[in-house]
Amino acid sequence: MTVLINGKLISQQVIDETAKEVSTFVEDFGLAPGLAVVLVGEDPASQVYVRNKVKRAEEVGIRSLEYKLPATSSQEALDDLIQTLNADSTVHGILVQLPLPDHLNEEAVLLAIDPAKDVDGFHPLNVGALACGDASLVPCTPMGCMIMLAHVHPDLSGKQAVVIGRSNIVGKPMAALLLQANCTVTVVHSRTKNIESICSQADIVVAAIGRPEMVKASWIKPGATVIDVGINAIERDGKRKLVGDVDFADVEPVASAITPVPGGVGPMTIACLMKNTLQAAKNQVLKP
Ligand SMILES: Nc1nc2c(c(=O)[nH]1)N[C@@H](CN(C=O)c1ccc(C(=O)N[C@@H](CCC(=O)O)C(=O)O)cc1)CN2
Ligand SMILES: [Mg+2]
Repeated sequence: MTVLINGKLISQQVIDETAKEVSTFVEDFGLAPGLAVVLVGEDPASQVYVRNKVKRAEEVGIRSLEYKLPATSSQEALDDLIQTLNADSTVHGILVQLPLPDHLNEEAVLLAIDPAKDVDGFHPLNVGALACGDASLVPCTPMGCMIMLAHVHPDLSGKQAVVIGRSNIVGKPMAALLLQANCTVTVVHSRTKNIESICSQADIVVAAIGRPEMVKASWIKPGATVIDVGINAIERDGKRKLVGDVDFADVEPVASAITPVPGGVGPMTIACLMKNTLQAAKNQVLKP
């Protein structure tokens, strides 16, 4: 029987634990952690994610502030907002929803956020800390994947892990976290030769390529654990449907454990953002 790693359930556990810790934080320090969520433009998916982030923040007792900027905003306007939020001691976490409109420089925006408030863990200082095995703020999606993995593998030491995809948001930090957990890690990507044969040797496969249903059963060693980070909207039988980067129907019978899409990694991302906001608030209150 294949274990279905339920992201809805596990994310709710993370939310409940975080809510308890937030209430202790409020008792101890007399203020709630504050999270600023910045959305530029009107991308429909980003609007949904931002709404869910604000909703989850309210649920755990984090004070959230939503900033909506027009799609035509200048780099300077966004930078000004970030500087204001950096200087506001009641704001402990800042996140800028990605992707940004094409005319804005994403790298410069992420660099402008105070690393102590960088609850996405995307600032080069936090990326470097993660590479050194010393991170306090870890990118939310890979953190969520690690929590899900812990449910089926309390000890990952010595496992062969393959990460498919090398993005800064998922692939690279995921590889760093697996390495920190003593896995033997291989990162494969669009230029890798023999992806299928490399993946088929792995105990753990994390798919973060952004290509619908690319990973097939023939890529998976029988009994492997499969984490699907992809969220792709496709049309099938005249209906819009969300699918992952893994062909679930094909792979599920071969794997020992697998995450579904939707209801897998996605909800974990937002739950981990709440964990990071609390962590950032603790860091700032204890080491102002
Ligand atoms: N600043 C950031 N931007 C982006 C991040 C991020 O972590 N920080 N990640 C993604 C978007 N994202 C959160 O921002 C996100 C994506 C998907 C989900 C989710 O719960 N998905 C559901 C399905 C949703 C649907 O029905 O459309 C699921 O998988 O079950 C949460 C968060 C890019 N940008
Ligand atoms: Mg890639």
